[in-house]
Amino acid sequence: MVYTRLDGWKRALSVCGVQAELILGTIARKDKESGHSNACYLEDRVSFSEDKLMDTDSKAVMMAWEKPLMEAHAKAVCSNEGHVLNIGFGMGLVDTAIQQYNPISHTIVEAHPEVYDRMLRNGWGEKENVKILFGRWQDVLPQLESYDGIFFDTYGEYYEDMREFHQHLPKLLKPGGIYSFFNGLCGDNAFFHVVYCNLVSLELENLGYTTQLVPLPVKDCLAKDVWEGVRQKYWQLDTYYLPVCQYTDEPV
Ligand SMILES: C[S@@+](CC[C@H](N)C(=O)[O-])C[C@H]1O[C@@H](n2cnc3c(N)ncnc32)[C@H](O)[C@@H]1O
Repeated sequence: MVYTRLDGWKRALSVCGVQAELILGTIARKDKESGHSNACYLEDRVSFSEDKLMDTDSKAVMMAWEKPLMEAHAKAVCSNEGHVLNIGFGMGLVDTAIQQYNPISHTIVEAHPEVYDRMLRNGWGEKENVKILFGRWQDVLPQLESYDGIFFDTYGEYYEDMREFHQHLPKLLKPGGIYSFFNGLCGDNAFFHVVYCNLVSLELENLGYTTQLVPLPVKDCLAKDVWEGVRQKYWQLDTYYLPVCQYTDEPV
């Protein structure tokens, strides 16, 4: 087998990624000993405006500039039609886009009481094909079924939590189903973002899933004043890599 310089880089990145993950994982596990990752966020107030949803720390839970990304995620997870699951309602951008595809069933899991109240006030509880499960995904797992498309986008959780969610994919995702997640991992640092993209792909590969990272330019989504009043610019890169994950029978 001939190894190219790119292979070398990929291997080096994977090693860095695993090391970083081990450190971050240890920190996350330590934090978790005193309760779940985002307990404070879920107990605090949130505030809604037209272009963002904020926590009490002035950090953005969700922002309207992500709308084109959410539309692309919806398109990916609805490509098989059928039954769709979304974890994390936020501003409802991805769910609004999912509804355009008229899925047979559309299950939404949301854990924040104010976000949940707002969903109900906006009529999400009355949509025929929508089922809302109020609670943390970790707590409503026994009520979940299996789906043709799944999207995962929570707030205030760690990589460790998403990784835990991935362990449930074999039960939650139907054969041939599509899984995607908000790929904001280290979205403020180009190097570590690549590390995380590689790491998550490798971990999904270990579970039998292929991950295609579809590049989407996002520079034009980010107007100059978009971060005004927001404490943390959680995304600072020009390209978003939209993950499209599928189970494969082939050895990967
Ligand atoms: C980034 S927002 C989701 C944005 C959404 N994709 C959209 O298109 O507007 C994250 C959402 O996940 C919810 N959330 C956080 N932790 C959760 C958990 N463990 N289970 C379910 N929902 C959670 C938050 O309350 C928040 O509404």
